Amino acid sequence: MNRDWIATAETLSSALPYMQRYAGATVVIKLGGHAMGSDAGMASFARDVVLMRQVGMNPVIVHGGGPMINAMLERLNITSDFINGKRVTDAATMEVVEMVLSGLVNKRIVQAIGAEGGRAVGLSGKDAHLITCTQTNPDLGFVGTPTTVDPGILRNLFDGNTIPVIAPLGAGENGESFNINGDTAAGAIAGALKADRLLLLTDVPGVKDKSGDVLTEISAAQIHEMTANGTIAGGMIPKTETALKAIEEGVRAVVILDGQVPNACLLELFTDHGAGSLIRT
Ligand SMILES: Nc1ncnc2c1ncn2[C@@H]1O[C@H](COP(=O)(O)OP(=O)(O)O)[C@@H](O)[C@H]1O
Ligand SMILES: CC(=O)N[C@@H](CCC(=O)OP(=O)(O)O)C(=O)O
Repeated sequence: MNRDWIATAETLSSALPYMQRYAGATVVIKLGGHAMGSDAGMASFARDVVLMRQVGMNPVIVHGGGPMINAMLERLNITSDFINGKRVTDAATMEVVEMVLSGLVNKRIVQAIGAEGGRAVGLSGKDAHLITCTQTNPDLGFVGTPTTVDPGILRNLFDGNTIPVIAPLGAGENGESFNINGDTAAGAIAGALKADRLLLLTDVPGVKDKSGDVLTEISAAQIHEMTANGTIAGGMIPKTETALKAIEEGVRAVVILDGQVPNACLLELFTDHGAGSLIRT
């Protein structure tokens, strides 16, 4: 018997307990702009998500796209600043953010899932009252903090065997559009769904300590301490803030992991090797 065939059969068989554990589970996956590299990487991500759906899970994708927004702003000669990992968003910037996130980035993911044989629908937090926001802080302009999340549309999509792909935008009470940090939007959606898992896919293997070692599990107290002393900085701040809030809202566990690793989601869910940094109650 060919050794490769035996290894393949063993691999499939070893996934059975995990498939049973996660049958019917809701898993919210935040795909960060930095984790959305090559077309091959995107295809591998899409394949994992289609497999999750195929084995009876309810995957929900919430994406970022910061680097793609930066590239478009540069082409348009619009400068952009960040405060604690959040983009200062004036009216002109907001137009570009919406165009890039709901247009280019969202449809690239929808198409990749379609190409792997899955059914995906792209939407933003502005659709079907999914995310309502208030302004986070006047210094940030049109940056929103989710106040209400209505996940009804997501449940309809699950029932229709469809994978939601969500751009992190929200509607204001007065019809304004808000730019939401992708991690914040993913956390709010995971909280409203009481998701079994929230996976935050980024470009580093997890949360690193002062000496650069990845912490496989990290407590709320450690997060507070590492943020206060600057070890957690920049784009990692919204991720760890999101993780803590999501846990408070009833998400069972949050993992911050490297989305550039092939099959990152499958490795995390279907093996013992669980990757990245785990945050749980
Ligand atoms: N303690 C830390 N551990 C790991 N990464 C950190 C830490 N503090 C800051 N970072 C930075 O956070 C970045 C991830 O955030 P971000 O660039 O916003 O990613 P994404 O686009 O995937 O959401 C990492 O590339 C790293 O530069
Ligand atoms: C308010 C805010 O900062 N919004 C983000 C939305 C995109 C995002 O979060 O992208 P990543 O996940 O790739 O970083 C932005 O404008 O860049």
